[in-house]
Amino acid sequence: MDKSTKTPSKDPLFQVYLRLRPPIQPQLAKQKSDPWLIVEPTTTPVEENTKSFPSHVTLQTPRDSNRRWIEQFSFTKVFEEVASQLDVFEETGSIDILKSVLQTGKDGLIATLGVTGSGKSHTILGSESQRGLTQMTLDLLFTSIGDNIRRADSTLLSALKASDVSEAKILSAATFLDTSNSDGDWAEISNARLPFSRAQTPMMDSYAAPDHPASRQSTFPRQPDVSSYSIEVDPTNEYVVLVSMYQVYMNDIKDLLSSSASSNAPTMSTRPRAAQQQKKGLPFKNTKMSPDRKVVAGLQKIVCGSYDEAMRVLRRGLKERNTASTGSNNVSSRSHAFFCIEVKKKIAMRGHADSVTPAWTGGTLSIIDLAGTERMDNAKTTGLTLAEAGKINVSLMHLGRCLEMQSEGSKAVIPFRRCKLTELLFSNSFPSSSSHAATYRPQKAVMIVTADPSGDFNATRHILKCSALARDFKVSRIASTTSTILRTTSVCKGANGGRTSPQDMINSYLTAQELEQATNEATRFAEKCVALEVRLAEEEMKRVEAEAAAEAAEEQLMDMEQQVREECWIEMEQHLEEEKERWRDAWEQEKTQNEAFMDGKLGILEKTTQFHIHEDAAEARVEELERENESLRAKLRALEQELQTRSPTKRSRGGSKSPVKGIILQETANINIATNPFLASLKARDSDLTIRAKSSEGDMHGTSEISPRKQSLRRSNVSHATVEEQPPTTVKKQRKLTTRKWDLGDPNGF
Ligand SMILES: Nc1ncnc2c1ncn2[C@@H]1O[C@H](COP(=O)(O)OP(=O)(O)OP(=O)(O)O)[C@@H](O)[C@H]1O
Repeated sequence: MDKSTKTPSKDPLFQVYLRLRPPIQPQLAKQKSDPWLIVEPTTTPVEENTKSFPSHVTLQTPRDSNRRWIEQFSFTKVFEEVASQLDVFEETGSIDILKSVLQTGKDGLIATLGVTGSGKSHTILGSESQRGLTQMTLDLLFTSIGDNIRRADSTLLSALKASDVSEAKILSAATFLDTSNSDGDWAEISNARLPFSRAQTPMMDSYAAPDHPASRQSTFPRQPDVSSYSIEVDPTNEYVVLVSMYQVYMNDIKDLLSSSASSNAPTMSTRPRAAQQQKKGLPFKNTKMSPDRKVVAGLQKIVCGSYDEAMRVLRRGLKERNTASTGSNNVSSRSHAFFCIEVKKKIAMRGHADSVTPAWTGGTLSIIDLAGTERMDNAKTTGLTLAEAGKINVSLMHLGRCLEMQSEGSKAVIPFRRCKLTELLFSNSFPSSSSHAATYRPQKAVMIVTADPSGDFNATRHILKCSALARDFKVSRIASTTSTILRTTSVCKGANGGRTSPQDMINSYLTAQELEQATNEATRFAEKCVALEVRLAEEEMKRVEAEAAAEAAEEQLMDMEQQVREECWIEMEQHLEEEKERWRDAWEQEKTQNEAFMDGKLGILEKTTQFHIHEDAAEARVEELERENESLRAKLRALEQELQTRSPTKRSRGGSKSPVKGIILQETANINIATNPFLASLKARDSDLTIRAKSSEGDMHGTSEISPRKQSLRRSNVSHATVEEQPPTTVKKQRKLTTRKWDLGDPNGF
């Protein structure tokens, strides 16, 4: 019974290697008589003095009684427990990848994937005595470049900055290490339990030695030795090595070097992890100078001139990485860490006006230590660590799905845009469709899957199932129980001396028949059971996948919702703007109409007012009245003169008694006619007098020239005239005024 067979893809995006972890306590492992992960011996003949590595492993259910379910997984190569760090370095094609980076500028990627505690960090970063892939790669790189390495100076830094496609901040290693050491608390740093200083596998054996610039003596492990390897470089060219590091933590990209460089920041051990979570992630995108390839923009890159400098930078960055103690691993990685080694060489670039400018270009080798999958119940985590584990598991599930699909064939669309991790790992694996990308070559990628054969069966099976290049699934036939029983019975009989009665034989025959039936039944049930178990496992996997798909769909839905909301918002704003515009136009129109209407009204009013002004001609009237006054004054003067000539002794008394004279004196005291109401009334009275005079004249000459207004005035002034002619009270008042006038007045005028 064969099921779920997966054939290997001809050209997978990732070459997948399996590395098995040796048991931490071998004596305990020996007691385990029931291995469930078996490495199939290699069938291809190997040449003498060459190492052979198998490519298949078989996984069978761990319980003896049910050992019927067998799965076979194929990988590019399988490294058994005894494989060394150097074996992994040599046989995973790491040297070839570095060669492509160095010679052709093609990007490379080496990553580890596995259950927590299965040896990912050990493979990438090594142990106290053994170097990992990162150290061996850096050593080989610097050895190969040799004297062609260009040391950092200000000219180089500005040239590198100008030609960097990822908008990076570039520093020399000396500046970076000096700055990050400037907090001066060496004792604290060196004595701190560093994030990479795992209980059993610290990366280097001399953490206590401070990496102060003054102490330049190398204290890093030198084994395994890679000096026998070398990559050919262009001897006429100069090379620059830039190291950058970042982690994907809670689905965000965080620079591991910028915080330590910006330095007086507390070390990882003292900084609250929740606070770090707040830091904004860096973008992974195409930039202006990199239209064909996505890059993490804004990283801090350090120019390293030697292996030791690069190691110091690496150590600084590792301090910033998020780790935590879980139920599965004392110092478990809580983030996916990316170590990027960029090699640049100088090339002549034809710029504007045919000027040739030197620029630095090259490729990047990314070495990635992924966080491990873990079962929540095994991990015994809570709070933030539990949330981290959730994010890790989701991102690894997406990665598993992508790897699974790459082995399903070229037609499958790999859903790598579902999370940051898969985007980072897969984005640059495909040929670019951009028109600028004529020279762009997709990266070379290697995935090293680590597994602990004495660890968790289900978790390991899941990882193998996702990552294997091919899978074969079958249920094996079980041995006949009847034959076993009969064999046992005959053995017992042999022990009784070999004598058998006919009844015994019949009984034996019946028993055998019954037993055979029972056994057949049992076998049938057992097979059914196995089939059900297999189905259950398949369903379980489907459930996990469905959950992942549901989660991805939910995220997609949220994105879509967000997009729809934004579109609606933009549309609404447009409508609002249009409506505002419409209202503004209507308002303007109405305003113009109103103004025109008001102008018209004002025009009419103005015309009317002008008519009245013209009709009444107030000023002209005043002038006319003044003239009349003048003539009256003249008459008065004449009368006074006449009085003076008539009786000089009575002049003073008689003069003051004259009501006319009193009025004239009063008028003289209040010279300002316009502002003085009394004078105004006097004028009115004068005018009345004038009117009367005129009327008397009019009586003589007719009244046809007097306007209706003047006529009304005349009517109203009849009473005034009566008052003026009413002595004696009015006369008394006038007398007072007359006296004052005489004190102040001009004898020649009024
Ligand atoms: N090949 C190996 N040889 C010797 N020891 C190993 C090997 N692989 C792993 N180990 C040991 O197993 C322990 C766990 O390994 P490691 O920390 O590398 O696991 P991990 O997969 O990175 O875990 P996590 O995902 O939690 O970070 C280490 O202490 C290490 O010493």
